[in-house]
Amino acid sequence: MPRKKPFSNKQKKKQLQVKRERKRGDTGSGPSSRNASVERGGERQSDTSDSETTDIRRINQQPFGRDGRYDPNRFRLHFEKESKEEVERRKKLAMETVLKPVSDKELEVSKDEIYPSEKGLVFPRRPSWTYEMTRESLLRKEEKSYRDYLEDLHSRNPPGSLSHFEHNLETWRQLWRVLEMSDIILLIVDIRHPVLQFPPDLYRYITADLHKQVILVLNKADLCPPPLVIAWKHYMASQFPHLEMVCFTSHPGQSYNTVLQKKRMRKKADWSRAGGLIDIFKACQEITAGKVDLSSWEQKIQRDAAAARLDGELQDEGAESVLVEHQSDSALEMSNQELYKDGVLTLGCIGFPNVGKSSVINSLVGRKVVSVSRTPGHTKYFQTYYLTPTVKLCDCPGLVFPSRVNKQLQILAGIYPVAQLQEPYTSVGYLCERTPYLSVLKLKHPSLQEKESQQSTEEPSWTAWDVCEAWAERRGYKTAKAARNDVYRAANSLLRLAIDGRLCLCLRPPGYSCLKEHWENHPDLPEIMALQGRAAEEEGSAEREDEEDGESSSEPEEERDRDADDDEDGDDEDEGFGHRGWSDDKPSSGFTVNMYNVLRENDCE
Ligand SMILES: Nc1nc2c(ncn2[C@@H]2O[C@H](COP(=O)(O)OP(=O)(O)OP(=O)(O)O)[C@@H](O)[C@H]2O)c(=O)[nH]1
Repeated sequence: MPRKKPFSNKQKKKQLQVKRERKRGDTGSGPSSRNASVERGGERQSDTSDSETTDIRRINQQPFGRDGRYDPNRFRLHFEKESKEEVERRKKLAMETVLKPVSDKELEVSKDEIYPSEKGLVFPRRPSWTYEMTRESLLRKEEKSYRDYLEDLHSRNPPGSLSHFEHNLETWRQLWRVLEMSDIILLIVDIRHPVLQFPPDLYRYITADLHKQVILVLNKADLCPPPLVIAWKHYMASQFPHLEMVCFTSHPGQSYNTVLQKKRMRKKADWSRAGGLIDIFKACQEITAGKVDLSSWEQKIQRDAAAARLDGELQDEGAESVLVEHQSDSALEMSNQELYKDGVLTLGCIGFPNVGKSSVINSLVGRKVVSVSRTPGHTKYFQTYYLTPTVKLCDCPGLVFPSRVNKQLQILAGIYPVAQLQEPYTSVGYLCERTPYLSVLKLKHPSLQEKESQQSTEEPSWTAWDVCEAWAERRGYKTAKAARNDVYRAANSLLRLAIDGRLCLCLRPPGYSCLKEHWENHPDLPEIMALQGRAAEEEGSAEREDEEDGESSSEPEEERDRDADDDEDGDDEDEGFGHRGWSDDKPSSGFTVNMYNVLRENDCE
């Protein structure tokens, strides 16, 4: 009898994913299957479009699995492959360049730096169509228009100056469809760097061309100091006057002292406790101005809040079922532009990958209806969900719009999957120069590792490589063969900490440093802190530290390995912040990281 092959969890997950896809009738070959974002990689390319034209086939190409079956990696984002020499050069630099903290001013970024108006950073539009057109002629027209768009964009921006952006027409089609079918657009951005994820051209298109309203959801508000939340809110309002704005968090009361924390604080995401739900409702109520009956939504919010107070969490059994409409061929859909059709308000959730669109949808529903992942590009197809009989939600796949943001920021903003980085050290250096990494990570310089007993009076200088090495030492990351410190894995782990907000990099609006005092004394602070659940966190922190002190320092290897960048399953709902076994070291007693400290906002306390 042939010996059974060992079957890893990872393989099992892949198998399940394949099954699920098959069940949905998706073999990755239909035009509605979401193609990979940005410049999709994969050596093998096979046609996945059901169109007969070669042109269309070429533009819809996507990588396939080795055996021609579904490949879960086909949705991965890809940067262009860099040469080995370039990678080696940067690695050497990371080993030699001494890290220097950047000035506060350098953390400030304006919309014009990311989307300079003269660079033609527009997004591809759907060309005009009529009901008389055949499917094929429509596809051909779209494809031609898309090619012209790319040509124009590249002619205005020299090679290497553009960020990596979505190159797949099929994904843009999904955005077009969502924009057409939605009455109000919820444009979701990460409050740590909203200007990165807010393309002015998109705003112009929705408000001026489609004549629809945008509600800007400043999401992940729990990760940002309240004065900065307020400053960003004011900056965005000053630049984009037709925006409704809402601060939001799906994880209120998030603890910041989580980097070295072993115990899981949050077993499961509690979608019923999100902050900002009522504000989204109010914004919609104002925009719809009585044209849609939103009373069922208001009642739902009240009911959910009451249930959460009673049960601590909404139970699935008791929750109303949500009607899900799976979308099919987005290329074919000719949308009806009538607002509030059949008395239903359709809210389209759009934004860059990883900004929390799916989390916002789950929070609005009050329980998990969409899976959430740290891996950007997790949402592949747009889907609609009935929140109530008169409110429909539409979750769009994340899209990377062309911009001039640098690669390091793109990585740290979670737009690019860390697992695919060829050289992560430069990004670690970039991060460390902008965060108080030493106090957060409690690192010991590699040159001092050997000299345990020796007291050095001189502060050693750090390179990005040193940081990775020290983190590998602290976490016990060893290479399989030589059991040396696994610096690459440590670098990936550090980048993940940044993306998750545990080693938090927040950018600031222009002029923030000069007006810091103003924002720190702003009358809206209590409101933002309440939304963040900040007071509750501070009260609870002492208790949690006690818990940690009592913990055993042992931790299963698999648990530590989750830190590796391999969440192909992607659904990290259970991997809430601070739950992973970060260290087999015991945290030093009373170790806390003040959130303002983390964000270099000491004075805000
Ligand atoms: N701290 C914090 N993390 C959040 C919040 N919302 C989402 N996240 C995390 O951000 C990551 C991405 O969340 P998703 O909801 O999957 O984001 P998405 O925009 O749907 O992502 P794509 O599927 O890539 O388009 C996950 O790890 C979430 O746990 C929030 O309010 N606060």
